[in-house]
Amino acid sequence: MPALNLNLSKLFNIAQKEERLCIGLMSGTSLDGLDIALCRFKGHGIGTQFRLLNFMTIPYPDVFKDEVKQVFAKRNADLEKVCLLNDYIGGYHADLILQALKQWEIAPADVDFIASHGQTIYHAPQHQHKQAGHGNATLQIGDGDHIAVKTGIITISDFRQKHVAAGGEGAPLALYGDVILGSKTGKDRVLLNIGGIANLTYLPGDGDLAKVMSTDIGPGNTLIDAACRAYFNKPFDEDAAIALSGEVNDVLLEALLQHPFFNEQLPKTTGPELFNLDYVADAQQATRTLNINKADLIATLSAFTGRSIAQFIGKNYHSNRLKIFASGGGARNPYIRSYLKKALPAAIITDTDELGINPDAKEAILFALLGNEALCGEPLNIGRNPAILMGKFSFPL
Ligand SMILES: Nc1ncnc2c1ncn2[C@@H]1O[C@H](COP(=O)(O)OP(=O)(O)OP(=O)(O)O)[C@@H](O)[C@H]1O
Ligand SMILES: CC(=O)N[C@H]1[C@@H]2OC[C@@H](O2)[C@@H](O)[C@@H]1O[C@H](C)C(=O)O
Repeated sequence: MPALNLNLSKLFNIAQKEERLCIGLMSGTSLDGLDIALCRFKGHGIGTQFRLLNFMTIPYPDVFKDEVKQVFAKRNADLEKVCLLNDYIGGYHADLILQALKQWEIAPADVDFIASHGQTIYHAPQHQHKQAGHGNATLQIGDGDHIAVKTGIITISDFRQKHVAAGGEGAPLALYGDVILGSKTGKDRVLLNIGGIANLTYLPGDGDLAKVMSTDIGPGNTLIDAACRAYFNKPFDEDAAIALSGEVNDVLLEALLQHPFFNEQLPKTTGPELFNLDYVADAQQATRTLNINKADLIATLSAFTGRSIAQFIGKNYHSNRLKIFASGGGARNPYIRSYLKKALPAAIITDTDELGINPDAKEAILFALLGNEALCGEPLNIGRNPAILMGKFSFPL
């Protein structure tokens, strides 16, 4: 009998199963916590049947956030810290998964696989770093082997590298899931995620996968959060209380909208490496608005998010009664929400709830789905994106 790594036969059996129980993990650019989605999948590709069985976000303690922030989106980071955090985050995420499973009364042995995004610590598309001889690059840490060994569950991780290797920017990956979970023949749809960064997927009503477009748009909550931390000692502007108490400074708003990123070719990606408080300070300096009051600054940054999203959708998708399905924490920000409603009066704006996708869980579900595809899917040709299956396999033993 030929020798066989038992992990491979286990993997083969999972891929052959009628249904798979799995966990999708997302730790986003907002660094608010770990999103854990327990999902069941039947089949793969366009015919995938999916159920979200349970979901929780476990907030990160400040001490963890402070550690990650030492290296997050920093050009001059301490390499030793990066090395330590790669292992630490893997082990820490494993602990949080075990905690969630205990609460849900699910035995780890019953989970077929974990699909982990990890923590992006640097995102460097070529159009942003502009270094000759270097292409697109992105780095997520929180190693999958640590998750697999600690939980005893096969783990699929590091999804973005394949996208870069195959010619993409490593993001957005949402479209691969949006096409499977969100397409509906006869209706043009936009799936808009407002996380730290805002991105969207356009799904044409004629179901033509060649016309699907997915791209980052610009800042979501990242600048609002950073300014709330810096000036109000708050992690975010809950229910837009601060923005609603301030007034938009139009001169500053126009200056913020001038970055060449907004005119880059689609699809494109970005992150807090570009949209950060230095970017805001430069725009304030140039417009002599450094002294505006801080509530006006938060209102202006909230309007910046609303305006850049509305401009993008208005320019690219004219279809009357376009339906926009929002998700991500920014979808709960009433200032951004009403800004979009006013700026896009012909569009219908609702939440991904209507598609049966919990808006807070959407990205964690996406990675679970990408894991399911990695196990038993086939590469799909979607828009200008590489037709690939993504993710690396880690085994407990
Ligand atoms: N009630 C609320 N009012 C205003 N803002 C909110 C509210 N709830 C959440 N948010 C915003 O949503 C953010 C978290 O969003 P989310 O979890 O979607 O981000 P993420 O997944 O880290 O981002 P990304 O998708 O860019 O990686 C918070 O930091 C906050 O700015
Ligand atoms: C490099 C990276 O982590 N990018 C994230 C980030 O958060 C939102 C936006 O920027 C998006 O491009 C991406 O995440 C989602 C899940 C995606 O790939 O679709």
